Amino acid sequence: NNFYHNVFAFSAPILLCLYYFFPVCKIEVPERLTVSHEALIKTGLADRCISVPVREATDADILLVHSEEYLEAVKKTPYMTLEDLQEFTLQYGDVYFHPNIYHCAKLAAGAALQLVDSVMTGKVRNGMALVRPPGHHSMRSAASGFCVFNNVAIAAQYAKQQYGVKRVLIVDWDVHHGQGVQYCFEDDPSVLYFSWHRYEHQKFWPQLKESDYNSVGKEKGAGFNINVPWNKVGMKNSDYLSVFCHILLPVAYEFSPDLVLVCAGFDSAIGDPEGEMCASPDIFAHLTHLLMNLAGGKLCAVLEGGYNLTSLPQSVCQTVQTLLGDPAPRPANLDGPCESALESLHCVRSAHRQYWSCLKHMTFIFTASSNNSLLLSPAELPTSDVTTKRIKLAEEEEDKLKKVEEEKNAEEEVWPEPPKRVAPAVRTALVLPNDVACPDGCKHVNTSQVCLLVLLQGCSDVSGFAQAVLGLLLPLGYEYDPSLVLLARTPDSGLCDSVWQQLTGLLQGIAQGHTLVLMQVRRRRRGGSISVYLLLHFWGGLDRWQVF
Ligand SMILES: NCCCNCCCCCC(=O)CS
Ligand SMILES: [Zn+2]
Repeated sequence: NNFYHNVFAFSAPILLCLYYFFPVCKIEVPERLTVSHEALIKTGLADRCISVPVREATDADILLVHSEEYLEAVKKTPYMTLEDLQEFTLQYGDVYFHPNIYHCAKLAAGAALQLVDSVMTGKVRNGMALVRPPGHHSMRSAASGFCVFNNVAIAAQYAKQQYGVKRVLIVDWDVHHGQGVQYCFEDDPSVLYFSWHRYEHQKFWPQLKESDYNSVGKEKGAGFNINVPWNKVGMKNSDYLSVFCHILLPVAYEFSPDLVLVCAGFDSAIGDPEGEMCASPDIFAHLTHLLMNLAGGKLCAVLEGGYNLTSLPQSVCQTVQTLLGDPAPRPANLDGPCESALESLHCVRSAHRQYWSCLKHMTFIFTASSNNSLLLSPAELPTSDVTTKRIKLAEEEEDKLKKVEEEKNAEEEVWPEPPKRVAPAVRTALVLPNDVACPDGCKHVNTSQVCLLVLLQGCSDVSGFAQAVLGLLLPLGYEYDPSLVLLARTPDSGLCDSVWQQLTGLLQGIAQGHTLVLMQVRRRRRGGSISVYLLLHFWGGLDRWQVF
């Protein structure tokens, strides 16, 4: 005991001065991964996943995005003295170098590549890589914002190179702008980068003009970079869902990616010290679900930020449980997007309408009174001077409300535990006419789940689908929040099989997945119909179907 006393007494002053000279990051801490992993184990979700071994990214992997000189410089950090390390760190913004971070950064990037391999080879349908350090801020020759190598950007280039992937969608729901990803692909039409981020008219870190909605990409990449700036804190579930329904999903369907990568940062959840947003952890179940219908379900989520050690594990579990196919919980208190979110939404749509046909036709007005619905009323888009005037108004209002905001945030944020999401062992019932052969792998049981919703007619092409389903049916369905969904299809509905398949997939995000499909099927030689088999296949295989 005496020995330890002396050791501590002697070493304390040294440690203190080290901390003084070499700051330690207070929020990007190891506990982020341990609490997330523990939550996955405690909830039983880890047991339902396979764990993929990590590997170090090779030089060749890293050089897909970063320059030789940057890689060579980072390679030297394990051998640097503390002074050299501090010197090295000072040349970058908001990043912390440690003798072991080069190894960790290679593991983080390597983990993302292992996940891409597992998904692209069909070993798994989708997955999530829980990694540190994050990646989306790091640039070709610079570290930034806790990031050393750009894990997701490397994953996108790797998927194109190794698997001939033609189109990659990167969705960055982290609360910070992944400028590193934007710079990497801004002239590349094969990678569509979508990011929303706290911006506050360029007042929030990293305070870049190019994080605003009018950075749409360059040259051949024009239109393939979508920035949604949040000019206020406190964004909620409705704001996130509105942007998905009215911007991301229509464009994503038109882009039709072969692979979806998610910069899955959870600092956009409630309680996070960086984001100061108010979206509840269960919203990530809906965001994940809505993306899972793209690219044949091939989705790789890679952890970026997320610093509240309560909402981070909850958000990770909501995401993983949805990746496993469990129905999303009923979304909490959808009361329509706020004025500031609507403003951003309209600015983004007007900046991109020239690039995407799904945005051309849908015109919306920025309603003077705060819109209290996920739906947007159609009319002319605001011209830029209207937007500027409104931004000024917003700023004046904001300065007035700033104090209120600070008082509110001063109190510790609290939110309810995400609701339990129980999925019955056998998930889907299939009602078949007596003389139709029951597809093999089904079994006759007589329990039932029934549902209610009217299906729109005739949206067979993408823009029709985008308008009718993504811009109307989905937001309406979320807002209406039915406990039952009924999908009816008659042979003359004009819905092609792939649209029908997407429709049934998307609408499972509503009513906790309680869905009944009524199909008047055309006869085929072998009985049954292509649509039925398609549906069976799409809905996670035959083994979960109950046949009446
Ligand atoms: N220099 C004034 C304070 C700046 N804070 C920067 C925080 C960087 C956060 C990066 C991150 O969360 C990755 S997802
Ligand atoms: Zn972040």
